[in-house]
Amino acid sequence: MIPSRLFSARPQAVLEGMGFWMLPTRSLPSRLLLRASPRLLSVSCADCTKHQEPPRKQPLSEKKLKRHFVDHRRVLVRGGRGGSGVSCFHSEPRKEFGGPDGGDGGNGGHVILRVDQRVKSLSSVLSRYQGFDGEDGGRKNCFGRNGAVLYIQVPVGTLVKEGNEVLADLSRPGDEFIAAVGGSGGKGNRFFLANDNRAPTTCTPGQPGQERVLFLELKTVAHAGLIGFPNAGKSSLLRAISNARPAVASYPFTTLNPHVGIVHYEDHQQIAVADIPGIIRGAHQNRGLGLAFLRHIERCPFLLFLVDLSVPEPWTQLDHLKYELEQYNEGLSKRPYAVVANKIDLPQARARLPQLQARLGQEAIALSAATGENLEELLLRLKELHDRHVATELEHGRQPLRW
Ligand SMILES: Nc1nc2c(ncn2[C@@H]2O[C@H](COP(=O)(O)OP(=O)(O)OP(=O)(O)O)[C@@H](O)[C@H]2O)c(=O)[nH]1
Ligand SMILES: [Mg+2]
Repeated sequence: MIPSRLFSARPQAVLEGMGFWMLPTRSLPSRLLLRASPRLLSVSCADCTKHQEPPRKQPLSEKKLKRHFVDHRRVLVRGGRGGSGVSCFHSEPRKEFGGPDGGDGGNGGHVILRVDQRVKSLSSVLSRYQGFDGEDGGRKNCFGRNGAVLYIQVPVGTLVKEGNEVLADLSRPGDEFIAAVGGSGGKGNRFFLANDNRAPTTCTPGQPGQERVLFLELKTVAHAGLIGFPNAGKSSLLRAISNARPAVASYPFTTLNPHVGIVHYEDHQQIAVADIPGIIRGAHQNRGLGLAFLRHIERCPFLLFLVDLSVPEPWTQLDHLKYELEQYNEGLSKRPYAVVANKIDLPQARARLPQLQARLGQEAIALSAATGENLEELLLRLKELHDRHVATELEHGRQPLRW
């Protein structure tokens, strides 16, 4: 809006007097007018500047969007209210006392959590949900319509808690959990018709829906978890072996959210690998990003420890990583694992390899995520670990994780 003070005499003359050229407003197409207005008003007058259009918000880049990853949420869910029953009597010409014909109210709609594979974080989950109410009953024994079910889409691996109690573990696509039950509909007076009461006037109101506060926690589901120090090359490796595109940069803690990449094999086997933020020494005392994000590898049946060969004494990394894992969850580091030594393309790194193998006392898969050298060995080992996991699960009568 142009301040009315400017328009007090002849608006066009005032603006022209200030050195602006202006078309008659009516002759301007609205498109032009919109585009021209901020420039016309961008005069040095302080009054005018505050009326400038606010700058448009830039769309977020993919990298920034990924930072909006949310892995826990507190949600208030309330089922829909049941519709009320109605009290009324049938009436038509020559049939004055037609009996009670008030219909029942419809039931309130449930609120249901449903796993959707396209949803990747809990960021789209709102803080409260109210289910749809049932319709009230009507005359002529008309029952009210039930409230529709309200679905909340959540990612695979969502844990539903109420207080400290775990209510559901939605770990498979299509899993559903009734978060709040809708209230039942009230009864119309027709329901109360009995031999000793031929003209009941009683009807009941609909019940309110269930209400509860749930805590949703996301635990990424994948076969293998990539564990390593910051800058070890975890994201680079995931990019090299899968179609995932996590950000890669030479500064620590480039990765702030877990990423899952799928490794495709020729026999159509798919193995999911999760890249999580880097762990540093003392992470269990909340150094670095702490250890809370390790919940994302809790469900990984096997691990890939990534050692950075470009730093001195790389063999100490494995002990530190295992120690931090144990601090978070006892027994986590004892899962089947493979050790991967990265950055073999660097000469000083290659020179450290024999010493690393000797110190670890076990085979380490030496490769370069940057050049793709020796990735096949890792892929074969990954498949081996996966096949062993499938066999163990089947042995115990459990269904192995399928992607
Ligand atoms: N020379 C060489 N550099 C590598 C290799 N792999 C990764 N890098 C470099 O190492 C740096 C860190 O790589 P990232 O993949 O971001 O490491 P990260 O482990 O995911 O790091 P965070 O996300 O911070 O934990 C980048 O500058 C990469 O280019 C490799 O095989 N050879
Ligand atoms: Mg990373």
